[in-house]
Amino acid sequence: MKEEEKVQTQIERERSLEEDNQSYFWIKSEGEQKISTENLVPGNQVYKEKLIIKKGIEYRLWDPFRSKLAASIMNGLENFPFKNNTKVLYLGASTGTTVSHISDIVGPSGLVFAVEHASRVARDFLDRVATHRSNIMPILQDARKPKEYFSVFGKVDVVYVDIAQPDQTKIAVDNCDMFLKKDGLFFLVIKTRSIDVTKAPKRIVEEEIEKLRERFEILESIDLHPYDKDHAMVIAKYKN
Ligand SMILES: C[S@@+](CC[C@H](N)C(=O)[O-])C[C@H]1O[C@@H](n2cnc3c(N)ncnc32)[C@H](O)[C@@H]1O
Repeated sequence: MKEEEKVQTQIERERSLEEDNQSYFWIKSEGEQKISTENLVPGNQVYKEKLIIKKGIEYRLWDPFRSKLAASIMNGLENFPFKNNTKVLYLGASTGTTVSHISDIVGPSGLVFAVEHASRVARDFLDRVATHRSNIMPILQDARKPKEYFSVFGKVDVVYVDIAQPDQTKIAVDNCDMFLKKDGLFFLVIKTRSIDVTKAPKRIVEEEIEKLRERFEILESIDLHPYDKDHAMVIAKYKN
């Protein structure tokens, strides 16, 4: 393809992405509709996910059994604020499965500040994910100490929290207070067994939601079954 044609194709693709506000893609694979993101680093796999090339573009299948954000989409998530250019603060990056797909979506002009405190996990995340993707800013820190994330600048559009700690709702709110812009969206993964094994999971989710009501407008609460047992995703809008 000539250089001029390549540029034209790129412009047309960007325009159609903008019009559709499309940030993840449905792809038929093995007879089923699955979700995928366009690979920001073609040829690079993060967790042995399947790569599919369609019309010269490479997509990475996004496994809902490995990512709770993908599980939320499969279970009907309505609010999806991640798109080209979005700035995200992500707590609990782990080895980067979900972060890598968000990195695909926000693209080269977006940014993911990814916080992880376990150094062994963080090393793996750096080697396999962050070093290949310039839109990820890894932060090896405890999410309880947001004042010590020296590389985060300005406010972010989305705060995503998946740290599976009993006090994670408080940690999450403290992070939102420091970094989330007004009307920004907040994604909270609730692992009910990490909070209290003796209570019914539904009740725990309700209690965690109650803690948010004063400062957030609750938009959705999604049960992640069958992809994750006893997990819910709560999506809320920051009112402050
Ligand atoms: C359930 S895993 C996250 C999975 C990841 N979000 C994904 O979808 O690929 C939880 C992660 O949170 C990290 N974590 C737990 N407490 C933390 C804290 N206080 N600060 C930063 N990270 C923490 C753990 O080390 C672990 O890697």
